[in-house]
Amino acid sequence: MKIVCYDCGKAQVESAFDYQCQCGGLLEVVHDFANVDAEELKQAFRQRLAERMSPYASGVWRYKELIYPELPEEAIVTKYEGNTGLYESELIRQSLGIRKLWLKAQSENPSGSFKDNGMAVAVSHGRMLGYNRFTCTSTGNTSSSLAMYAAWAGCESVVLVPSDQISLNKVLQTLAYGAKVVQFDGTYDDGIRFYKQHGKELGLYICNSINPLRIEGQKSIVYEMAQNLRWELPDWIVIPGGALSNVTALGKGLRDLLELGFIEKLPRVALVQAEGASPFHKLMSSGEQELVPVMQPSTIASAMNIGHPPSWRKAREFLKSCDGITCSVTDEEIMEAKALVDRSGIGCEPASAATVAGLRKLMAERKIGREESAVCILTGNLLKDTDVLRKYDHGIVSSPLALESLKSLV
Ligand SMILES: Cc1ncc(COP(=O)(O)O)c(C=O)c1O
Ligand SMILES: N[C@@H](CCOP(=O)(O)O)C(=O)O
Repeated sequence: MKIVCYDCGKAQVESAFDYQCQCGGLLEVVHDFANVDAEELKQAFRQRLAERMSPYASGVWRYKELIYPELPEEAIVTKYEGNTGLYESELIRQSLGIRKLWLKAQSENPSGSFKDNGMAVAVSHGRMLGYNRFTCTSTGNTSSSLAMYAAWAGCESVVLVPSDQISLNKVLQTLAYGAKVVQFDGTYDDGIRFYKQHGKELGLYICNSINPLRIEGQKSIVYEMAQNLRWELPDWIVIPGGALSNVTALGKGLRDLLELGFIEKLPRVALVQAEGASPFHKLMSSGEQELVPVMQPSTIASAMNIGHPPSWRKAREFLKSCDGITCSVTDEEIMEAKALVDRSGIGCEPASAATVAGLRKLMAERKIGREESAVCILTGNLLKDTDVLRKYDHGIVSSPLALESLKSLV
């Protein structure tokens, strides 16, 4: 495994691990797969599906050779993350009118979001480098995932969270795992800017997606999806976009699969942002060269309250290579889609529902055809944001516990 600058290509010294190159560019892990026997690996991945108590039972570490081959087995930090459901909901499929649809429920991860795939790897890497104090800035899911893994590894965590527009459930979850939570006036973007400048001085290992090992771990989501589908991916993968870590990791994982011959072509990717926090969609639809940050991002999908996504260059390059598209959806469209996903029995938090809302919109615009197939990635659990659930008109009925009263109700 080598770590190189995504912008200037300069190789980094691993022992002097940092989160950006001297030139200011983001870093990227590069593997040499030249000596990998793809067929042998495929067989190993199949056999590991049956494992129970070994680290390879994890839906991340099952693919260790493609993620972090050098890590000694005893240094693996895992909560058997991944192994999440890939569901076919007839209710949602029919409502959208698409031929074939799956929903990949990363919401079923141990801390309830897709972050666990990357965090298991970042925390393992930090431990290897000798760190026992971990940090991030977060809209709540990264922090709760980090707090969980740090606690599990017997380490400490300190996290920065904006004081506004984030879900209380996520902050409480983070606290419950024992993290020190520091609230600040500002956005996730301010937190990232701060850590890029001062992170090293604090002596903490940073677990945001500016850390290239996070991206390596998150690649496993698409490996697992492809393996579940016997290495035949659908026409489209639909994904929500905030900091753009997920689409970056998806792109890296798909390119690995293509290079190794596990898949024959890249599926197309549709990235969906919330209208109030959509600088990347604006960039892609304007054809401009530079992203214009949104200073006050605002959406009900609080996980995506991000105005200056760190990984936008990586995301743009990948979307261009797979003929990808972007769109934005309103908060109303997100909530409507969320109600559908919740009623299907899968459930998700608002940011995840943006995928279903986006797919509906892209089909209406005929950018995705009814005869095509798609996977929507559901990134976070329904219980991650109970404040938004209060907005539903639940129609709870009060009744005396009496037979006649209940007969008239049921
Ligand atoms: C539940 C959820 N969905 C989607 C996103 C957006 O993903 P990304 O930041 O990787 O673009 C986030 C946070 O980033 C999230 O927590
Ligand atoms: N939704 C995220 C924000 C992006 O964080 P990062 O992990 O990609 O840096 C969160 O949960 O904090």
